[in-house]
Amino acid sequence: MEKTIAASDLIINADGSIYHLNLRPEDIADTIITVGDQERVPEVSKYFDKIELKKGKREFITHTGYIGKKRITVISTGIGTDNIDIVLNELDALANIDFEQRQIKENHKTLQIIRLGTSGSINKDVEMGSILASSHGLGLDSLMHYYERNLNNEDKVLEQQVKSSLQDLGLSPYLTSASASLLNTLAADIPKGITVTAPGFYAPQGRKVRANNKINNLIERLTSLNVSKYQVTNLEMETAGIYALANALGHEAISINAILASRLNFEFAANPALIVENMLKKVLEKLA
Ligand SMILES: O=P(O)(O)O[C@H]1O[C@H](CO)[C@@H](O)[C@H]1O
Ligand SMILES: O=c1cc[nH]c(=O)[nH]1
Repeated sequence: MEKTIAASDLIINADGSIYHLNLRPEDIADTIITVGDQERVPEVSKYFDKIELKKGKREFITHTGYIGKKRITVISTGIGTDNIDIVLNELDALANIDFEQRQIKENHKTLQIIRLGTSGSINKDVEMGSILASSHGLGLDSLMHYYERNLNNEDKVLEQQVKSSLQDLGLSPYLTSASASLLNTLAADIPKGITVTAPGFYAPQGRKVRANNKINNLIERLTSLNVSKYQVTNLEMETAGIYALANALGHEAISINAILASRLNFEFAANPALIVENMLKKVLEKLA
């Protein structure tokens, strides 16, 4: 018999919804788009032919609907991998736990998780205004220090390479690859690179405003990382957590990034909404 999950561990609200996301199991589709910004949720669902559900709590706004016959959920995660911990675990619970029995269901459901995010380039070949798919997520945050990892052989080797290269900075990075099938179906014609997920926007991404940075050459250290045949291309704040937790929970994940900044040229886009809109249209056309 499956173990019953304690009321303190799996928190179900009085209406049968999960604690933070405020969603019931039937509210989510198997294909899930995540965005950081709550305001990007309607920017995605405006392309749905029909919206069947709008719910939310805190920064987690959800719309579920259809493009043609395909049922899709779009949900905002807010900023950072601490929120990704909540969103991925709660989405997985909605898909794979029987809320009545508080037990893991016999048949595992694999979700397709597609992040449509924004990011800054740290690679001369990745221009501001372009779109990039994350071949891997390289996390500089500590989320995956708390979970067991189950990596394929290539990811193990790559993770070890970056771990040894960044050890002197006191960092213990984790690395996970994207879903190969989602890369094929959604990103065959999109340039790819390793996305670095930082635990902050300013010093953790090598920005300097007023506080003094401890690591003055962070961007150079990241771009000069030797990760076999792959190149480190961009910085943001969620991808590595999504890839690593999706992998730990048996889901497929891909992250596609609208590049809003060129950190090497010290530039930020004057028209971020347009760049994001291009990305949304391109990916949603493929999903439909
Ligand atoms: O545009 P979103 O999806 O929020 O992504 C990026 O933008 C935020 C920082 O401005 C971080 O969440 C970062 O990952
Ligand atoms: O430079 C950037 C741009 C968007 N989001 C980030 O986290 N960093």
